[in-house]
Amino acid sequence: MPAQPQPVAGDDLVVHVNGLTKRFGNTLAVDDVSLDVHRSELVVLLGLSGSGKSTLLRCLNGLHASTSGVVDVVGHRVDRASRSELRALRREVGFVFQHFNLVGRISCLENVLLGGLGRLKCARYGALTYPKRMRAEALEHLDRVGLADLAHRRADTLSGGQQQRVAIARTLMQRPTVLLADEPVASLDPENAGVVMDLLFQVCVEEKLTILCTLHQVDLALGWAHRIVGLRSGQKVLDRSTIGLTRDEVMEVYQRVDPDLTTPSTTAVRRR
Ligand SMILES: Nc1ncnc2c1ncn2[C@@H]1O[C@H](COP(=O)(O)OP(=O)(O)OP(=O)(O)O)[C@@H](O)[C@H]1O
Repeated sequence: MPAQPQPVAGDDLVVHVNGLTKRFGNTLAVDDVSLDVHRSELVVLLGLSGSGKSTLLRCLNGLHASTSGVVDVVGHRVDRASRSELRALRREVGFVFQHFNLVGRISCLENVLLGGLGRLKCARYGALTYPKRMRAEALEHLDRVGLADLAHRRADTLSGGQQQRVAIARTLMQRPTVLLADEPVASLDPENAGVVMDLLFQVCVEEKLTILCTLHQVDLALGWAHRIVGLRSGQKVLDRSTIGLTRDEVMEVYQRVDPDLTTPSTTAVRRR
């Protein structure tokens, strides 16, 4: 049996990273980064392409093995976890991808049910083969993301924004403690990007989920994140609450104050 997760220092500390370094051959992707993230906190990682955002996220759920440093997520020491410990960790850590990763030929409901597979002993084929209580739970999650009426539609007939909302419902079905989102709005138009960020913010606050999300849109980060972490060449160069943080201060992560550098959002509205 995998070891039971132990609380990390402080009850609501969910992610603790200390001196994390990740190299790919000669490339230093993440350079001595330390970061603590608490329960119900939405942290956005910003930085130029290649600054190490995705690599940092992937080190948090063991998709990339770290080169050195401590990575503690929900009490699991990811940096030295065995395969069975990584499996246990991944049940608690949901991942939302840029391209949604839904199974296109099956219904939205069945896609959401896939998020609960970790709780079952064997694979299921078809929504009706899942226990009734799980189908009810999956429908609740679809309702939560505003798509209950599309539960029985094939996933590949939905728009990009709708598919990302189904992907979020699937992750909620997993009942995670931490949600990692790698550019979840990069394939969406500004309006849908705002809808998805709003949803992530809601589940963060209402479900007390800890969310780390990479973005390229400074305005969305300022609008929805509790905190912004900026990376440059793998190093952490900014770590600030968004309260009182200005756009120009964030743009320093990119080493220039140039509004054309990032994709502007017409719908970003500061929520707090
Ligand atoms: N699997 C890999 N093998 C080799 N090098 C890699 C690998 N993954 C990432 N890198 C390198 O690590 C560095 C950081 O990449 P990463 O994808 O983390 O950046 P990023 O900030 O997420 O970029 P983007 O915003 O374009 O997604 C880059 O130089 C990249 O080429």
